[in-house]
Amino acid sequence: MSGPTAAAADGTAARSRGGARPGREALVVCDRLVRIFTADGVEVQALQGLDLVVGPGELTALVGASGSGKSTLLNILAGLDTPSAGAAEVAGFDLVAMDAAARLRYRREVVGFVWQQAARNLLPYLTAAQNVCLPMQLARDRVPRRQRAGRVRELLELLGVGHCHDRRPERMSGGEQQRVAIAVALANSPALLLADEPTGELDSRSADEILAAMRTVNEELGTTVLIVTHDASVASAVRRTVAIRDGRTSSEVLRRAAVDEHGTEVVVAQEYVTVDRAGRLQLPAGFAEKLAIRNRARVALQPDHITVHRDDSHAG
Ligand SMILES: Nc1ncnc2c1ncn2[C@@H]1O[C@H](COP(=O)(O)OP(=O)(O)OP(=O)(O)O)[C@@H](O)[C@H]1O
Repeated sequence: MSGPTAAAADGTAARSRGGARPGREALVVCDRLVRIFTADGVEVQALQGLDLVVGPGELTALVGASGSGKSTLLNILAGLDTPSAGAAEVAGFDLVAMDAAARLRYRREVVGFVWQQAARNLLPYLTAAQNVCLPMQLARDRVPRRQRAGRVRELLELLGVGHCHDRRPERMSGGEQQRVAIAVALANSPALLLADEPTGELDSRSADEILAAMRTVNEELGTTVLIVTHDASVASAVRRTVAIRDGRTSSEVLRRAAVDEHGTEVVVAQEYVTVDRAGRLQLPAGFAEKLAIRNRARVALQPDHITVHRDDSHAG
């Protein structure tokens, strides 16, 4: 396939993979994604059958230990790398099968990327405005020429860096550089914004500003945002946090606002585990450790839930 299919455009491809919730088609569908690297004759399975579905308009954090496969996943979703096996689809683009022309279009128009190193996101000899305009020039017909200057201004204002319009990166703080980088990533109105540790090099105040900027983008432009982070404050401030363990999605936390018995607004967090097509699930590491569950667990089906107990078959 060289671009979005008709089936994917009306959501049937995503639906047939069992991903999207009714009335809300998936934007990102990863199905049993595998990525194997070979270095010096040694194979590393960075992704080992990863499943992930993200709906349009979601703001999601991806967390996990170092080496768990987060950057590998992001590089595949960015169209910079291809999986060894499995399926990955974003906005109807088949990331496994797309040809070079579709890949270029995908990277220019469908996905935006913000890296951890501020310096990697911006060209040092261009001003903020020129940096933001560059992707529009490269995509040619995406934003008409006469609308570009206005769009540059709007994006810089939206991200709170309108004052950096004529400045080169060397005259901006790290936080300002990252907010300009988000504007660059948004230049061609991508459906999906990916950020790999965007707050990794920043102090906590600048990190909060970046998170606020991501939220603004998500709420005001409706862009779907996926952030890889080690920063617990970022992970706990978004509605959905997905944990990756050993190259698979293992568990996730969903947060929603609720009103408690005193009428106070509170955030309720609920933990979920991923269940793959074969019915496999990983217990959250903390749960299994706390109850010393290893190798085998005793399960029982209840009318509306399943219980999981430590294996006590040796006792007595
Ligand atoms: N190009 C590569 N060649 C060989 N091995 C690789 C390559 N890229 C990643 N890996 C390996 O794949 C595994 C997953 O790496 P990845 O960078 O995706 O992890 P991560 O979760 O992003 O880690 P971190 O949080 O440290 O950035 C690691 O074992 C890593 O060493």
